[in-house]
This record gives sequence, C-alpha cells and structure tokens, in this order.
Amino acid sequence: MIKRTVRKEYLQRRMDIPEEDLQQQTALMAFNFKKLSFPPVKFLMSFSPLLARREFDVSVCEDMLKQQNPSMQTAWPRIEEHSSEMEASLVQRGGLFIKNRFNVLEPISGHIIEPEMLDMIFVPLVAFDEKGYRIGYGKGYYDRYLARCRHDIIRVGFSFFEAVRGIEDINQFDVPLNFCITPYRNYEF
Ligand SMILES: Nc1nc2c(c(=O)[nH]1)N(C=O)[C@@H](CNc1ccc(C(=O)N[C@@H](CCC(=O)O)C(=O)O)cc1)CN2
Ligand SMILES: Nc1ncnc2c1ncn2[C@@H]1O[C@H](COP(=O)(O)OP(=O)(O)OP(=O)(O)O)[C@@H](O)[C@H]1O
Repeated sequence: MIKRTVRKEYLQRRMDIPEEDLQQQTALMAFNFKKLSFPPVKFLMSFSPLLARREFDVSVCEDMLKQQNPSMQTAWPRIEEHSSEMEASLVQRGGLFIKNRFNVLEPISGHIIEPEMLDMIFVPLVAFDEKGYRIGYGKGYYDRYLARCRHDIIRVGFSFFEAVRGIEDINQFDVPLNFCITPYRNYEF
C-alpha cells in the first residue's frame, strides 16, 4: 500500500475506536513502554497530543522516563512560520503553551536546543510498517527534523494498531523508528 492510502485508512480507524477502548489501550501501551529499558536519557523531545485526532497521550510515558532519569529535561516541538522546519524548545514545569495553526499546543517560552542534544524522541504517527517506517500527516516535519538529529537518537513511536505489512513509497528521507509500542506488543527494529 502507498502512504496516502494507509494514512487515510488509519486516520479513520483511529477515529472509530470507542472512547472506553481508547483508555484501556492507552493503559496497555504505557504498561508495555515500562517493560523497555533504555540507556540514560538527558534530553527527551516529547509532543503534545492532538487528542481530538486520537493521538496517543504520551504524558504517562514521559513521567515514567522522568522517574528513571530524574535529571532528564523535556523539549517540545515548535514549528516554524514559513517553512516545514521545527525546533525543540526546552520548557520548565509551568511553562506556557499556545495552540499553533495545526491546533497543537506548543511552547511560547523556553529556549531552543540543538537537535544533536536529544537522546530520545517520541514521534507522532498515523501508521508504521514492519521495518519501522512511519507515516505522519504528510508534511514531513519529523523526517526533516530527524535528519538533523544524532544517528543514535532513540526514536519511539506509539500506535493503537499493529504494523502494516510494508509501505511501498518509502523514500530516502524516511527515517525508521527504533521502537514502536502498541497495546499488544513492543516492536524493536
Ligand atoms: N501532536 C503532534 N504534534 C506535532 C506533530 C504531530 O503530528 N502531532 N507534527 C508532525 O508533523 C508537527 C506539526 N505538524 C502537523 C502537521 C499537520 C497536522 C494536521 O492536522 N494536518 C491536517 C491538515 C491540516 C492543514 O493542512 O491545515 C490533516 O492531516 O488532515 C498536524 C500537525 C509538530 N507537532
Ligand atoms: N529531510 C528532508 N528534506 C527535504 N524534504 C523532505 C525531507 N523529509 C521529508 N521531506 C518531504 O516532505 C514531504 C512529506 O513527507 P512524508 O509523506 O514522508 O511525511 P510524513 O512522514 O507523513 O509526515 P511527518 O514527518 O510530518 O509526520 C515529502 O514530499 C518529502 O519528500
């Protein structure tokens, strides 16, 4: 299947999940995330989920990582006005967030850190395949950003659904995940 077809199908499947199942699956995914062990994480880039579009709520997983890495600092993506670039903005507790043009909450204060600083990144996705390639909303923000990160950054995705068999139109810009957490299992690529 090609990205466009998979994107459409999985966005719809996500919207069709009943609310009570969503909560249960979120709990299972947090439980699965907890089973993984990672090297020390000093800087994490998380994301503010678009709950209306049924993105996975990463906050519990952020808290788990913070417990394991008490000095960890968390950054959130801030998109640029006139390009398809984004930056990691480091925010302290109580920092202010405001909705951007895609309705995503992003920090208005905080300072931008270099992508090379990040040890781990939670990557939003619509679907992923058996090799760890992911599909987002199709704007390429994450592929552009991941190209600027260290090669050993740990890329973690979360999906309510299992991997699709294979995405046909993968290109040289697509950066695969290292892990994808689903309610049923953890994938490691
Ligand atoms: N929670 C979250 N934060 C994120 C992303 C994301 O996918 N999820 N991004 C990942 O890139 C970046 C923001 N980019 C986004 C790009 C498109 C849409 C989106 O909803 N697109 C609509 C079309 C909207 C339009 O064109 O006006 C769509 O797909 O229907 C959302 C975020 C950075 N932050
Ligand atoms: N590193 C890059 N440099 C230049 N263009 C890029 C880069 N990465 C992706 N693109 C372009 O961005 C567009 C969107 O890519 P793609 O369809 O893979 O997005 P996506 O992975 O679904 O979205 P996202 O990364 O925002 O979640 C494509 O036209 C792709 O060629």
